[in-house]
Amino acid sequence: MFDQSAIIETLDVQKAFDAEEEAARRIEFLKHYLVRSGLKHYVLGISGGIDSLAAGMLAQRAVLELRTLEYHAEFVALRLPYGRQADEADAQAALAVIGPDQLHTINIQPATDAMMETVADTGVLQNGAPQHFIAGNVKARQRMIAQYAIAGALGGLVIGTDHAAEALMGFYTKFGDGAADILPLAGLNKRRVRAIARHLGAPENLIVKVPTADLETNKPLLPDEDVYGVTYDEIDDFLEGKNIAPASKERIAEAYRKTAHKRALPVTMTSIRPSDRN
Ligand SMILES: Nc1ncnc2c1ncn2[C@@H]1O[C@H](COP(=O)(O)OP(=O)(O)OC[C@H]2O[C@@H]([n+]3cccc(C(=O)O)c3)[C@H](O)[C@@H]2O)[C@@H](O)[C@H]1O
Ligand SMILES: Nc1ncnc2c1ncn2[C@@H]1O[C@H](COP(=O)(O)OP(=O)(O)OP(=O)(O)O)[C@@H](O)[C@H]1O
Ligand SMILES: [Mg+2]
Repeated sequence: MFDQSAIIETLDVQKAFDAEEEAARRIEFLKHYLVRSGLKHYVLGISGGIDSLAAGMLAQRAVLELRTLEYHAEFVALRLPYGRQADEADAQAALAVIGPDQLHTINIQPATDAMMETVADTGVLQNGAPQHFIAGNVKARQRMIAQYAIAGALGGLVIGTDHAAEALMGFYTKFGDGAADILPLAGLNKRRVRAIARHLGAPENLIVKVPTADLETNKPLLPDEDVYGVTYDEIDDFLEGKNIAPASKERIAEAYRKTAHKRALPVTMTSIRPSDRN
């Protein structure tokens, strides 16, 4: 059954929202968990989009505050382009605002292309397989590999940028950008992510920028909303418990149902409900 209130509760979207309070609460969370882990680095890819800008700003604030408490933590920003990306200038502007302690660039193109060529050798990409879409998920997973390699080398935690709007739609690559150690934006819809970034002083052009996964080489900067068939405003309204157009609600219901497996641990004989066992 598709129950709006139950989904809002599951995705932990709060009724009340105050950007200043939420930013502070999430910075505290990042500080607390890093100290508790005993590690000293947060690692995150900065794309040029608003989610990684907001998460990066929260993380950099968190480590700066920890350093005033004599806990020598650092935020490590990663640029992870596939070759040269169309909105590189936005990524550079985001980095300028965040001011990360460390910045490293890893071009994911050679690893992605090598993997796709080897997969193509099996023959499975013939007969109309959506090659650019499949390669897009490989890109997201190469970014995950790069972030975990850096986190492993430095002794750090990987930050993920998943939030309630993306979680609702299951709009991320399973074990790609969906893989992370900590999610400081969890429970926020998109407009609340933007509000937190605005509160922290992000530039307005990046705050209102059209969200894009930018994964398919043949469709650079493809807006997420074109894929969803619903707008972020509708998704955000839904997550705030408001009524939206029935057709939009239907699309959301379908996406939520189809992507249930992404919000759960891998299925086992005991985790699956008896009614789903066929
Ligand atoms: N019922 C089920 N139970 C358990 N597992 C199931 C399953 N159905 C599929 N699966 C598994 O899941 C796989 C499909 O999931 P997945 O590999 O994620 O692939 P998929 O969901 O098909 O594609 C990912 C989508 O997320 C978007 N995305 C990705 C990355 C970043 C962003 C962004 O906003 O930045 C957006 C991307 O544009 C695309 O539309 C299948 O190949 C299969 O292995
Ligand atoms: N080119 C890239 N370089 C570095 N990290 C990237 C890149 N593309 C994606 N990522 C990582 O994957 C995450 C998921 O991408 P996603 O598009 O959902 O977020 P975003 O780009 O930060 O914001 P928006 O959704 O508004 O485009 C990003 O937040 C970022 O951490
Ligand atoms: Mg993006």
